[in-house]
Amino acid sequence: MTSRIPTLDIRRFEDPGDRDAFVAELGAAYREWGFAGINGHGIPQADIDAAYDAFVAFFALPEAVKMKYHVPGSGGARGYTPFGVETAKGASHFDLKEFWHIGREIPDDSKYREAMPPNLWPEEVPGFREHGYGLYQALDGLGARVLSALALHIGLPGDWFADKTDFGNSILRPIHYPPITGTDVPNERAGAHEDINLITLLVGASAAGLEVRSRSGDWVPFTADADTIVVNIGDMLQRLTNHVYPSTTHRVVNPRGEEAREPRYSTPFFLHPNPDFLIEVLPGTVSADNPNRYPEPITAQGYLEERLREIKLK
Ligand SMILES: O=C(O)CCC(=O)C(=O)O
Ligand SMILES: [Fe+2]
Repeated sequence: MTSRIPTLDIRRFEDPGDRDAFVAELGAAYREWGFAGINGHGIPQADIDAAYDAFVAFFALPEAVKMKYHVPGSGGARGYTPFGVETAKGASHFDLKEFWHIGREIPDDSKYREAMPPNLWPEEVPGFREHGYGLYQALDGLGARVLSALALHIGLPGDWFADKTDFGNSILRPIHYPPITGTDVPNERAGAHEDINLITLLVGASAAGLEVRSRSGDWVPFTADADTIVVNIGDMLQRLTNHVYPSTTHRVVNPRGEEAREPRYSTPFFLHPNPDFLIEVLPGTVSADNPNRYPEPITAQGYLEERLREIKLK
């Protein structure tokens, strides 16, 4: 297998002559790394930049203003979560970040309303809602294409995920890692962790720092090109596929020297299934070599709540 995390052009998936080869290469990349870069995705750079401008403007607001959008006791599901809260599972120091959560817009009478509360929007930042939700929808669409390829690779119909993610409890999370001013801080920008959801699409990590743990246990830096979206497998898809698709451990390390005084911005989109989707190991992923690791199914919502408590968001 390759010693580098592959980047693939997703336009190949829509090319009838190249589709099978694309699915095979993408599937192999995910089996090995749980990560891949995706380019040729068609999301205009201007739209990504407009969203980032709004996110940067929000994080630059005074803390007292940002705290108007913090909802204590809500698990940070919507709005602002300040610096010093989220702590990677099993870590003794909190992560060095603040972030905002945008969720799916659904009608108030939806059966999913309890699991998916209305969004908050910062009135101080014009364009935050328009560009932020535009990016949410664009990444939701791109994620559906990646899931379709991942389904085909393991023998499912290409549309298998469509009716299981159409009301997915997905979250767009603009993150700000402020400059690190002290020396010898024991905290990391983001401690080693796995993502909870099906897949994560990470757009425009503006500076180096993301590292991915290889099968042999090495930390491999993965800083994608500007036109590339990093897409990784989360724990829900790992569980559903009985670890055929691994949810790979990753972290964001603190830069050394003067670079630590620079802030870092990044925006993951955590693509979740519908809250009532039952995560039950796919029979096609169970074999004599790989017996069912999760005989007990669990709903996506039940699983999410369990995991949010572990990272101190609930
Ligand atoms: O900031 C990044 O590049 C990655 C963030 C991340 O892994 C996460 O928020 O789950
Ligand atoms: Fe992550």
